Amino acid sequence: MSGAVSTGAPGGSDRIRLVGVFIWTIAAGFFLYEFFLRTVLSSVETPVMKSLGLNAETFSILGSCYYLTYGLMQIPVGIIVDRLGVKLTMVISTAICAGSAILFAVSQGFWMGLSARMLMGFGSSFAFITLLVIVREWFPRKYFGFFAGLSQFVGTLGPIFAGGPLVALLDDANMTWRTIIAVSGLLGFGLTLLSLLFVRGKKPDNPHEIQFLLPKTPLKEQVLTLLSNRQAWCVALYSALIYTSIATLGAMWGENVLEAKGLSDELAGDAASVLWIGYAIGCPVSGLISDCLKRRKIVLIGLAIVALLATASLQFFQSGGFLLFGTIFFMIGFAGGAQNVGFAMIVEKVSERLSATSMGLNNGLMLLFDTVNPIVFGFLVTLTLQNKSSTNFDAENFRYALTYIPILCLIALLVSIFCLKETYCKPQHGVVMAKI
Ligand SMILES: N[C@@H](Cc1c[nH]cn1)C(=O)NCC(=O)O
Repeated sequence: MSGAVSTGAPGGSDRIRLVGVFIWTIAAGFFLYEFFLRTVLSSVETPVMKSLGLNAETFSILGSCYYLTYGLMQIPVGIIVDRLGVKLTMVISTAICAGSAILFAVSQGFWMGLSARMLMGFGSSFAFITLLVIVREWFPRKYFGFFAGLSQFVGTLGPIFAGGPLVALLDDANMTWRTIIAVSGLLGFGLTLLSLLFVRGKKPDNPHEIQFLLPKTPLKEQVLTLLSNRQAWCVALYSALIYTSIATLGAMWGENVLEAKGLSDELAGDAASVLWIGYAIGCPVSGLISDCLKRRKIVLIGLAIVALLATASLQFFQSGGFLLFGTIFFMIGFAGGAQNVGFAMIVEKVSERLSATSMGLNNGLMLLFDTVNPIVFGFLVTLTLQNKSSTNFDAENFRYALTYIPILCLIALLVSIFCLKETYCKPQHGVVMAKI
């Protein structure tokens, strides 16, 4: 055999094919659907509470139990996708989402609603990782960062549909929440059918390119290999740290911070949503820049610096207008897009067969930080409150909390400079490609 070891990123597709785009669209539809199911409860809060006889506490439990199964499943999801492949995983998980939506639509009380929401979180936990696996299989690997970012952009549309448009539909078409959720269940079964008919894994493009894989090793050993991979943990830590400002300011505290700095309710809400625009743009753009430069580390360092400066400037400017804070929030959102490059880098740090599991690790650690950091932020706010149950905050109340976020960005910067090793956008383990 006259073989040459390939220097390019192996696997994936050599070009963008229509069939690949079609399969990606189905997976992106599942991700969007999952995000819709996750956030829909907030749009139907009052009627759901009435129908199921809930109070504020039990309603909150219904909202957050979704995240419990979703979060706990992140590493198992990766293992399952790596073992079963995307098709079977998507067929089963979309059916679980659809079935749980129907179950929720016919729920008669708290316990039935709780079971349905937990099942929904379980089924939904597969969407993001299967989408990234499809990006890896069906698009050229050299553009993984860009297509992964584009996929994340699609996900952000889910909560948009679940918000204003859904409320308008409820009002205009006089539909009950049960009908809306039941219809979304039927749509979910549509995704199951599409997955069954069209989704499939991709065979290598070049029949003359053979892969020398490592010998089969037991699952436990593979997972231990991942968990003992320091570089994978460093990437996951970086992603979780850099995303903290999105989870705290974008999802929870942003409006309060801006109102405390003198913006009106409306302007504070608008400036806070600019953060999500920055994030939606930051994910694909940071991925594209990194793919084109064939460098991950420098992009991660650059975006950590942007995040550090932007979050620190919130502490610096005690007052200002929409333009100032809108720009700062845009920069924070954009820099948060660095976590997308984290997904691209972590798969390059592990062997091919652990790619989904490693992305699960990255997502799982981020979800853990998403849960803990807003609570720490809130605790730091209450430290400065005279009346601990007050919801009227002034700039002074955010003194410690707004120092906490730049500190995490600084740690992310240090991790990216001192701990992460450049991959040059190529796999560092496990697969050797040879052209024959
Ligand atoms: N790109 C990730 C970002 C994230 C946020 N929290 C955990 N990961 C993403 O969009 N994941 C989808 C998800 O919610 O799991």
